[in-house]
Amino acid sequence: MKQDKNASAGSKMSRTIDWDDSDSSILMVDQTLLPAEYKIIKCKTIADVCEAILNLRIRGAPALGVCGAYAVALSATLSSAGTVEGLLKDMNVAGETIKKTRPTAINLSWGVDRVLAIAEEEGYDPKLVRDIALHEAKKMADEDVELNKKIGKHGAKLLKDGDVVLTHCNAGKMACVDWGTALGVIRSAVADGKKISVVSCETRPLNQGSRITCWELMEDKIPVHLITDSAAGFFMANGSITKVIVGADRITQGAVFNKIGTYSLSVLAKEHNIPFYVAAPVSTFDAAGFDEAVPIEMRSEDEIRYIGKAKELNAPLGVSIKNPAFDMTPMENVSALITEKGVFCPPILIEEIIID
Ligand SMILES: CSC[C@@H](O)[C@@H](O)C(=O)COP(=O)(O)O
Repeated sequence: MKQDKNASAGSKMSRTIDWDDSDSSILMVDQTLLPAEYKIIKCKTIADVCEAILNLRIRGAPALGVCGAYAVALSATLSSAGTVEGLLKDMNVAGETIKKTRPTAINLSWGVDRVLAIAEEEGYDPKLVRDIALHEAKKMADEDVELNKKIGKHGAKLLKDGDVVLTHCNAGKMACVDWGTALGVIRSAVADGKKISVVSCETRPLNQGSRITCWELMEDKIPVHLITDSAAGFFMANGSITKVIVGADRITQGAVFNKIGTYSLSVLAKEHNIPFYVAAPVSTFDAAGFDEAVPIEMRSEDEIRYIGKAKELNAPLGVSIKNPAFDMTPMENVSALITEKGVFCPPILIEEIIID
């Protein structure tokens, strides 16, 4: 993985992830370095992409979807196969490798499968397969921005002037190609002229809330207060929070799967009669998924054992640690799902949202 040679110090990409036509590589913001450093890195191989996903340089369900799509296009450009069959085989192998990196966010396999499907359907010669794959991946990146704007527009109607919105993890532009899902709703409400302030949970153990959400909101001059994850109940109980909006990594008929801690927030919101909204594109929906079968990514113990880049000890070395990255919020705790197709209040048949 290399730093983008074209990126001068301080320059920013308009998108979190992009394709570089000059050398057929994937550019992305290295989110592990935020907020201390804004650095653009370049993935030139499938191993580079896997490393970036596994280490959360790129993260967030919609961004992972587009990353999966670009990775399949990258595998097509890297393959030396001279036949359609050989090329598709190489692309499928790369796709399977990419899908295994992060199992919970369904967008990752959705992005891989969508590019593979159109390349298999329409590519009758190797050049065409390569062109179609890249064209589809670029189209998905463009679509992601448009969808987020629509999610924002629908969701903004749920927010009123003066709302204080609690959010968890990062469901902003860094979790997408641009704009964001949960933060996209807030951005759209602010663009409509409403005064909104945000309470961001730190989101242990990797602190996507404090590092990325607070950074994004401060860049946009949207008022934000950072709290520890365990302070959420305190602020809900004293009336400081008027709404909760989070993103999602997978939505089944019965539940929303999102960053660990989301379930606890939904229970607290219910207890305090605070609306609990989930903002996500339809590509995050998994109509066939059974809640018990959804894989919950268990991440390294070291993410909890140590703190920061300096790896300061946070617990006794030998302690046993459990580190699930996601949890399951039952649909009855969700006040509304905000999608590009509109706002849906459970109970709803999610299949109807998908096919509508
Ligand atoms: C719009 S992103 C929604 C979710 O993907 C986000 O809230 C989240 O849980 C991301 O987890 P992460 O582990 O940082 O990829």
